[in-house]
Amino acid sequence: MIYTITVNPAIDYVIELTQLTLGEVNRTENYHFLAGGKGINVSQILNQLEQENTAWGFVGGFSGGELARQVAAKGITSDFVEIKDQTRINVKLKAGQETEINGAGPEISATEIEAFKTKLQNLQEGDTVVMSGSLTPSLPANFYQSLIPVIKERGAEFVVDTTGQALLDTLAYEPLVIKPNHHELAELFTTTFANDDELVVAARKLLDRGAQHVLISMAGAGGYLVTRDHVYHANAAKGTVVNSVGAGDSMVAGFVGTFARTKDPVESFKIGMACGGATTFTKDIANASQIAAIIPQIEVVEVS
Ligand SMILES: Nc1ncnc2c1ncn2[C@@H]1O[C@H](COP(=O)(O)OP(=O)(O)OP(=O)(O)O)[C@@H](O)[C@H]1O
Ligand SMILES: O=P(O)(O)OC[C@@]1(O)O[C@H](CO)[C@@H](O)[C@@H]1O
Repeated sequence: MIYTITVNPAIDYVIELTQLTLGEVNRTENYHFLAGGKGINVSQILNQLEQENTAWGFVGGFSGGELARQVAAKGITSDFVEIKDQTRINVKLKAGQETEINGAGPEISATEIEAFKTKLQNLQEGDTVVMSGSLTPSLPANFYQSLIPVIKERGAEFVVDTTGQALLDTLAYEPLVIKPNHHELAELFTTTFANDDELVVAARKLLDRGAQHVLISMAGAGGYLVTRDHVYHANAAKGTVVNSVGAGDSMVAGFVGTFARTKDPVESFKIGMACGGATTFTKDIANASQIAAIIPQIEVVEVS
């Protein structure tokens, strides 16, 4: 079983208009309220890949109710902790370019946090836990890290989709996969990369520090999978980009979901790239047929 953890899920309020004029009354041409948050997006892709999973997290208020309703309507199993405060609403403004305004997130009480932590006792050997997205202001900065020992004790694998020092702090616990984009990878080493060889050298350092697999995403420029023995490159799919929300989550989900089934990192990389591309070319998180249509486009080549 794969569990996704979204401590700070959101309703993504996607607004489309041709042009935004600051300081004026603007009117939307199209809008959607979508269940969002990085782990929720991971669950959506896992569901499309027919990979059994359960979404964990905190939901509250009318927005949390709508989020839980949408998650259930999509056939995703969830086991949320209900909180008193309100799930945030993140504004995704598509007016030529995309602008995002993400809420800080709700208050979560100590009792609610404890109720959440007891869920980890359900973990079994062979499970995988994917933790994604921002923390709410009431959670300590090391919240994800504090869950890892419990996850490992129960024989489960984990993935934390985060960046910077928080990512580095997880490496000693041997995450199944990490997926920095190339900018995040450069920031980890406070450098800029002159070429792809330097990217790979940096990825190897993360393997040396404990990561089991390193994916480097480079948006439309393709990606790398770096394992202890080999380096693979994949092209990005070709299509019209209509959405940048959730591409990274889709790639993580594609990798984790496929790896759970096959234990094959190369196949998992390929499906991850396809899921990322499929979400980029659609208004919401991609569905199974959109993913299937992209898979034949992805070619993985062993570089070394
Ligand atoms: N322009 C694009 N064309 C094709 N595929 C894309 C494009 N942008 C993103 N993707 C797909 O999505 C994956 C993740 O994208 P990206 O490298 O932007 O990650 P990210 O920065 O984590 O994403 P996010 O915008 O969700 O934070 C890429 O590896 C690729 O598979
Ligand atoms: O504020 P966070 O938790 O960093 O990111 C939240 C978020 O932007 O991430 C998803 C896309 O990756 C969206 O569904 C959601 O609104």
